Amino acid sequence: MPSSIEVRKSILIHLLKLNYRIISFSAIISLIGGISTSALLVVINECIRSGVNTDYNLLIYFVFLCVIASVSSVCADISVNLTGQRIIASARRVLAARILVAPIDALERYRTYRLIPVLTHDIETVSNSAVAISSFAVSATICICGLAYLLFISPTLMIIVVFFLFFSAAAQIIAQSRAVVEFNQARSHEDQIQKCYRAIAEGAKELRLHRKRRYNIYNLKLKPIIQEIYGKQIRAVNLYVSARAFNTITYFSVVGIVLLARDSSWLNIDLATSAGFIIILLYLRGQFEQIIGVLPVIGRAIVSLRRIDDLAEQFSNPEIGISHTLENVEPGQKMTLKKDFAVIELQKIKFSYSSGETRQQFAVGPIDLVIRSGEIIFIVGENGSGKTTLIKLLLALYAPAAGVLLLDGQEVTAESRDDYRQMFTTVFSDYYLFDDIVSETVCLPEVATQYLRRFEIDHKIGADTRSASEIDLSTGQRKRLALLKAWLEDRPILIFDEWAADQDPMFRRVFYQDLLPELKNSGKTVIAISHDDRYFEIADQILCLKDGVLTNYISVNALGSNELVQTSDCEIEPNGSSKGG
Ligand SMILES: Nc1ncnc2c1ncn2[C@@H]1O[C@H](COP(=O)(O)OP(=O)(O)OP(=O)(O)O)[C@@H](O)[C@H]1O
Repeated sequence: MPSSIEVRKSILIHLLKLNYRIISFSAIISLIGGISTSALLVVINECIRSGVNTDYNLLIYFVFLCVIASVSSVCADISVNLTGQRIIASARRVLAARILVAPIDALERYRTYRLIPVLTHDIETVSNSAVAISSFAVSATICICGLAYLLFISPTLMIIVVFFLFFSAAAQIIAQSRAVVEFNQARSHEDQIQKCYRAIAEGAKELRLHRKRRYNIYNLKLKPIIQEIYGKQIRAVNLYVSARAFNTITYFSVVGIVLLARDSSWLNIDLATSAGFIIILLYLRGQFEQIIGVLPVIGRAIVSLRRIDDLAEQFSNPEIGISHTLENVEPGQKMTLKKDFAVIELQKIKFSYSSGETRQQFAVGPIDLVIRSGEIIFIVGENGSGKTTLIKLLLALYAPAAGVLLLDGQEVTAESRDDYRQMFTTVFSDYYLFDDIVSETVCLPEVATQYLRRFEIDHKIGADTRSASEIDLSTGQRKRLALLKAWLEDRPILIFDEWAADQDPMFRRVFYQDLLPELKNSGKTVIAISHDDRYFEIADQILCLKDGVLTNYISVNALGSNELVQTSDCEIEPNGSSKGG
């Protein structure tokens, strides 16, 4: 079986291929359901045509077909729903896997507010269509078989039916294609509404304090989008309703014409034939109604499938050498971590963002940098000077456009990138506190208790606390928990992005003067983006970035001797204080 991550074609085709057995079974069962129901119609019609005497053969057929039709329609419902749900489950797995192994810059480009509606709303819409497709399949089979039987009993009358059916089908196809356009436009607005919902949920505090913004977001953003979605959905459904009304008129016109045709001498149709024809035609109307009723559900599902397909396509190129990590690592199995290193070098590294915007893209480099094991390194610079981008390059989260990254003299290639990253533990400024951080921490009672006390969060977390979202921690306390986790992970390099920014002065001092030197003494390498220049004397290197270029580079000896290694644009005072950032 091919890996769910490797496939690059349309996700739907991929999923259909993965589930072809159950799909074939469902199709056959639906076919049997449709054919047996149609056969039942034939038997009923033949009973009517055969006269008043009871035909026991036909009665046996009738009972047999009743059983087959009922059983197969139940089986069709169950198996089509099962198929649909299996496909949805596969889609969920494939999408999650693709996101987990996609390059970070692809994820950043896609934007979270667009990602979530696809994973929730679109998957749900497709999932809801699964049951509808079952009745669609059975009804479509009955209609095809029923029309074939009508052709058999009266080819002449069938010509009239086909003539009208042509117009009905054309009206339905036009309605369907135009409704899909409306659904598609409504769905595009869903992304915008998601953005607004995020703003009103995450910016709740700010909105309480800003009456005008609150008014604007509600009246100028949310309400127009909601109105737009409402209008598009109504227009789409009205198209179906109009087509349905047209079809009802057309259908009864056919019935009327068949009734009239009965009297026509040149058509030469007997009473039993025309009566049977009309009974079946009326029965088929119910089936056509069923099909028409399902079309809006299918229309919405088509739009959602396109979105799912687009997302899968965006993330169809996984990072090299990382796809297998989702499948090969057994639960609980520890990855092999490189416990130490001597030196990491960045040689003439260059990188630039490549989002679709026309504005000039930010570029970094060329950067030359040497990081030795056991050093404390501070990165300083103005906002937007490229500090976080440099960290992401160092972590090999971004692939450089030029230059090389060397670990102990060996190039970090696409294949070895994931192993290389396992040497780092990070607390970014937009870090995410995973729920299992708490459960993993309380599983290590002796060590954890000691650190929880030291980080002054022991009163918040007990042995019974299972997840980070269960506890009400302040912003600073949450960061301490993230630091604690980074500490306990025991990886050789720790990276902190403005970690101390929201700590109280006491704990900030503890962080710089106690914790970082302690990490260094235990052999760890610490890289910190920091603006706390009063603590820079503990650093072995201070890197200063300006517009994506390293402009200043102070080594520990240089600090000791008050000497800058490279020329300064960054205004780091000889005693170590920086005016950058
Ligand atoms: N995903 C991205 N796509 C395009 N441009 C980006 C992206 N991320 C950052 N940038 C741009 O790159 C520049 C450097 O950003 P970066 O986050 O590296 O700066 P920084 O020095 O860490 O800033 P700060 O001190 O404010 O955190 C900024 O101009 C920013 O707009």
